[in-house]
Amino acid sequence: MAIAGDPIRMEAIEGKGRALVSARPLRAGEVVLRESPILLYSALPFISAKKPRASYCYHCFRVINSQQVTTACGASSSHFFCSPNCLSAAQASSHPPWVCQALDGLQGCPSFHIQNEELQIQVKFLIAAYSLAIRSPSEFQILLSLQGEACDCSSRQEVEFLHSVVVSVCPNVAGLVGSGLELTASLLAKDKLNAFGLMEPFGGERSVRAYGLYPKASFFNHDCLPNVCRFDYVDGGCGAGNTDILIRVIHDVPQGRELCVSYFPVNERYAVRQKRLLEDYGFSCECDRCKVEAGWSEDEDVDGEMEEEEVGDEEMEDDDDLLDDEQMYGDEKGGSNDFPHAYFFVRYMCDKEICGGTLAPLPPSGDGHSSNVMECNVCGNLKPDDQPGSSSV
Ligand SMILES: C[S@@+](CC[C@H](N)C(=O)[O-])C[C@H]1O[C@@H](n2cnc3c(N)ncnc32)[C@H](O)[C@@H]1O
Repeated sequence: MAIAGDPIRMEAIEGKGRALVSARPLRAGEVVLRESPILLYSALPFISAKKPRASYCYHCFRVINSQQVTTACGASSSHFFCSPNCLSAAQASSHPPWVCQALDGLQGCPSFHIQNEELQIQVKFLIAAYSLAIRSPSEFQILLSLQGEACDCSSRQEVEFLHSVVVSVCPNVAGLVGSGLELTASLLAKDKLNAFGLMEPFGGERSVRAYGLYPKASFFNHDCLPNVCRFDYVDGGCGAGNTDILIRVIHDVPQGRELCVSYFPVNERYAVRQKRLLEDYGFSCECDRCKVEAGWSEDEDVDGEMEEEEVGDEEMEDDDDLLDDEQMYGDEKGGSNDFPHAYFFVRYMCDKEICGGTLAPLPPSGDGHSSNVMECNVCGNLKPDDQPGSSSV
């Protein structure tokens, strides 16, 4: 039987801020949220040292194949669209003439390209955010209501640089009420804490095609053993909705339980997870898994120091940062003490090499029957569930 009623509600949880909680028992595979972004921007830098990936439509972010006829927004513009519909939708929303000119201006500005790729992408975010402020003040207010304050930005120097770049290529931003360094810093913090990466189809490496800000999905807190995970299907279907994010339940969840995603691949080591959560999200994780793994000596270097490697969704992980088989699945002596961690890895982690994705069952059928097919949220691999019917942790 299909289950009626809103599956999630928001609550405040001490030490975590706003959180999303199951409003009723949830079934494995259920989609608890499907949401369109209020803001979307390309994850491709203007100039990159890496081999260029595929070309994308500047509006819907679908791949443009080499035989496809494309439409540009101007004779000399470097922004291509997969159809006249996408071009006109973009010009009426995220890509008005001043945004096009600003991006083209940056494309041809050599002094800007010497800065790192991350800064180039942050400029794209800021232009998209200020464009939202001009086009839709109400949605801009929603963006401002998300977690993240100016003080959450790690480098004041970078904020000053990014602000000066944006103001120089977007003269109308300087005239916006309330705009200034503080607003730019606050926007960057909101992006850092809340943006979801829309993933490239998996081709041996995890990489992000575009970033999106999704207001409700932004309320999911982190847990190192998540009970929900995100899916996106950017190249799927036709028409609008391909940049929606879907949040699916990994295993059955009782009513009143906090619903958490993992902010990065679940097979990161304890020390790397803690470092990343503190540096990028400003908190120390005290989830059940971290409490267990805090006692593991393998997570420290020989000299007891935390590992240095910074990891990102778009980068391959260093092998040393990832858990090895024994750590994930347990050894003969102590593995069972770490339940349900080992169980989670066996059942819900994609076994494709390097993928690091999480598996969730396909949505239950219309008559409420759970699916016995698991889907990976990174590589899209489908595999039969080895233990259909036993879907709780
Ligand atoms: C995407 S937001 C999640 C929603 C946020 N709690 C809010 O009130 O809007 C990310 C922020 O939530 C908080 N957060 C997420 N997971 C947490 C956790 N497990 N423990 C403590 N704080 C957490 C951190 O402040 C983090 O920077």
